[in-house]
Amino acid sequence: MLAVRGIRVAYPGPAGPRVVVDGLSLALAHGEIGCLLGPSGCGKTTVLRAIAGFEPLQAGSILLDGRPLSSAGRTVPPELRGIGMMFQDYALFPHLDVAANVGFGLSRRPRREREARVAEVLQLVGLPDRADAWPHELSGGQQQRVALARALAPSPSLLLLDEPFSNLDNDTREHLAAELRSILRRTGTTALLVTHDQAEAFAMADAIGVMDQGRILQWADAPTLYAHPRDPFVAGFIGRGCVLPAEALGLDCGGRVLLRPDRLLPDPEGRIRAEVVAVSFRGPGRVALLRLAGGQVVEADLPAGLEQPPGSTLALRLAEDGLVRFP
Ligand SMILES: Nc1ncnc2c1ncn2[C@@H]1O[C@H](COP(=O)(O)OP(=O)(O)OP(=O)(O)O)[C@@H](O)[C@H]1O
Repeated sequence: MLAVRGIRVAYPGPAGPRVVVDGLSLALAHGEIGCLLGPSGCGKTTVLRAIAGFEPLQAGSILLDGRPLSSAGRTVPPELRGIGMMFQDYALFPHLDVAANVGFGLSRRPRREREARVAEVLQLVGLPDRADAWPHELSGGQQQRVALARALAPSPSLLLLDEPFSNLDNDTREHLAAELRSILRRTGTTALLVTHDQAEAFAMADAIGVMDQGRILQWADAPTLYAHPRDPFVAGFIGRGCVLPAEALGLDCGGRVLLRPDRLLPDPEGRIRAEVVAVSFRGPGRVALLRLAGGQVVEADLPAGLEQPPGSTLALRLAEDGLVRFP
């Protein structure tokens, strides 16, 4: 449905154009929810802006339902793309009430039809009784829902969401992410989300592209990214854990391995020795910060009942099944 093929986007800079997205490809099927996840500045927003039609392409192409939208030298204007957007600064119009905000993109429809659609999407986002409220009377989370209703009202064939929950506290955020997923599912909306927050990506997306420096390093579902990261950057970015030289864990296979905190098991017979640096409670369990013989500091989950004060030495063994190795 959405096909992004080998796109390159550059911004003008003092020393000439600076390429910030290069050779990036992705595809979304109808009703699929995709996510671009990556550190600040890796180019996520630029990809969304290119899909929305705000940034021209230097190379590659963007197609929606087979219709070419962008290629080098050709950019269909944003308003003719049929794409909905909900960006970080989702600002509602302060001088319009909720109904008028939500109906903003429907001005060409007959009044009756517009009112019915506004009522329908407000119902969908859980605010059926707030049509007459003013934006300043709503909480941050409610304003976010109104912004979502506004983006969904024209039934866009694709919805782009850029850090849609960045202004909200953690609880509201997680709650809304799960709710947004269910709304998108119910309406069969295809969506592409951008975030640097892994929990948000996991809660929302069918497929996640982990980005670094303008490229997608891996495009897969969350369990695959966690269990089979293809690249040390993806391994370090997804889930807890770190990438270490294999020899630091007493392995003679060479290269590096991904160590998750649940892979190091306290065992009196174990051959790995580590100094306990600190132990912290991470409800429901506890996590120990350990210094290995080679000086690397790693995390390990501690089983209930094991008392291991800082400064003590712990014997451990490595659970090698499913261990991810890198050259
Ligand atoms: N209009 C612009 N002009 C010049 N450089 C820009 C412009 N917009 C973004 N950049 C640069 O392009 C790179 C990618 O920016 P982009 O906003 O796409 O990254 P991001 O991954 O979305 O980051 P964040 O999570 O911080 O929003 C950054 O180095 C940024 O400074």
